[in-house]
Amino acid sequence: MNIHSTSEESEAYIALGANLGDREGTLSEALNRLNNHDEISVVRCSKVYETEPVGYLDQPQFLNMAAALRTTLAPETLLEVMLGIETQLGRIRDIRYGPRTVDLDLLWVEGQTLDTPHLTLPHPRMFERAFVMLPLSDIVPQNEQSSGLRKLITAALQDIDGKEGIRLWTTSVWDGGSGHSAS
Ligand SMILES: Nc1ncnc2c1ncn2[C@@H]1O[C@H](COP(=O)(O)OP(=O)(O)OP(=O)(O)O)[C@@H](O)[C@H]1O
Ligand SMILES: Nc1nc2c(c(=O)[nH]1)N=C(CO)CN2
Repeated sequence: MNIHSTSEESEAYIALGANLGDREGTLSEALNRLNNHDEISVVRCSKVYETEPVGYLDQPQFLNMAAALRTTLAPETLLEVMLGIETQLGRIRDIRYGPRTVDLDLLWVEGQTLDTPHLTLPHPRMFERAFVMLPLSDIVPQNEQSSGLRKLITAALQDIDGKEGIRLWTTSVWDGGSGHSAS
């Protein structure tokens, strides 16, 4: 059996951010590259928000969004694919929490908790970040009860700081990989 994939498909949620260069174009290209992978389908995308930088303040505003994937890849392999796409799209790692052409974080994988040197699931800082929770709330079904994720998002959004630094930018940056603009 291939250790990098499983026969079972699972749902995974990711966060995307960009604050350098053509932010919309880079987010869209990241989604194309994920969806073009044989073992990944992008099944839902959130709206796109422009957000004030958090953590390291002296940097441009971000565009942030979230996406739901279906994948047969193991979580560690999915993260490797995501980190590869960050590199292909020109991400340079220098300042922690600093500016980046694109950032892809693996937030949540159905039925998985992990704490290894390379991957922690759920993502350890997701519930304290309004720029993650608001987009994620767009795509986690309201009736999702099996994992408790919807309840965790609702609770986080009640307590979280920084919601005022978030504005709707556009409803969609991705055309589903068809190469045509969504109508
Ligand atoms: N759930 C996860 N999603 C993404 N990266 C993770 C996760 N858990 C651990 N990591 C590790 O974190 C490392 C650093 O990631 P990255 O440079 O994107 O951090 P950051 O975006 O600056 O900060 P943050 O992780 O707080 O968003 C990655 O190389 C990866 O191995
Ligand atoms: N608004 C916003 N701020 C950030 C972001 C981000 O995606 N959006 N990412 C960071 C590093 O993970 C640090 N700060």
